[in-house]
Amino acid sequence: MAWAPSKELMTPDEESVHGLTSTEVHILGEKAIAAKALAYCPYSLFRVGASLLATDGTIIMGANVENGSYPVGICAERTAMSTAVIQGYKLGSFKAVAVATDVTPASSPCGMCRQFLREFCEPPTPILMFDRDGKYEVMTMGELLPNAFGPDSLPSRDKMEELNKEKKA
Ligand SMILES: O=c1ccn([C@H]2C[C@H](O)[C@@H](CO)O2)c(=O)[nH]1
Ligand SMILES: [Zn+2]
Repeated sequence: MAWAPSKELMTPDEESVHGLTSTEVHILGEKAIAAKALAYCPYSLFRVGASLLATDGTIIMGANVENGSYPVGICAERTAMSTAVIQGYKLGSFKAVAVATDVTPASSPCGMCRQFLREFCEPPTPILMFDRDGKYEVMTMGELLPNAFGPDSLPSRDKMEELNKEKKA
């Protein structure tokens, strides 16, 4: 079915969802849905599109890419985020993430993607999940991955050396 804006998408520009304007939500949805068409998923036939909104206004897209050796395939969220990272975007660069699938209710990012996204998205970052009709649900990164092992969870190398020395002593 063609994508149509849901009621939430038609709110005036000033209104916001998790700090996003309705225009940003609209663009994130359009791009995640468009990215579904780029999926390579001959095995599952489960198309997933992802879009990332960077703080500079750029949108980065991704789609799932499967493999004949099934576990080798990669999810849409990780192709999008990897593409963004090699363009120079980093932790703090992302205003929001969106994913789109052909199912209802909306599908949410798998566990591996939650961890992967958390490396570059702070806990308040909204993650929009679009269903087959273009309606969306939104949860934050922190809600999807509470008490995460994030990039700040690793002590510095110096600190680790010190801790290891103490332990051996
Ligand atoms: O968060 C998810 C979950 C699944 N998939 C892909 C992986 C595989 O190609 C297909 C079926 O699991 O959907 C994603 O892209 N993102
Ligand atoms: Zn995934």
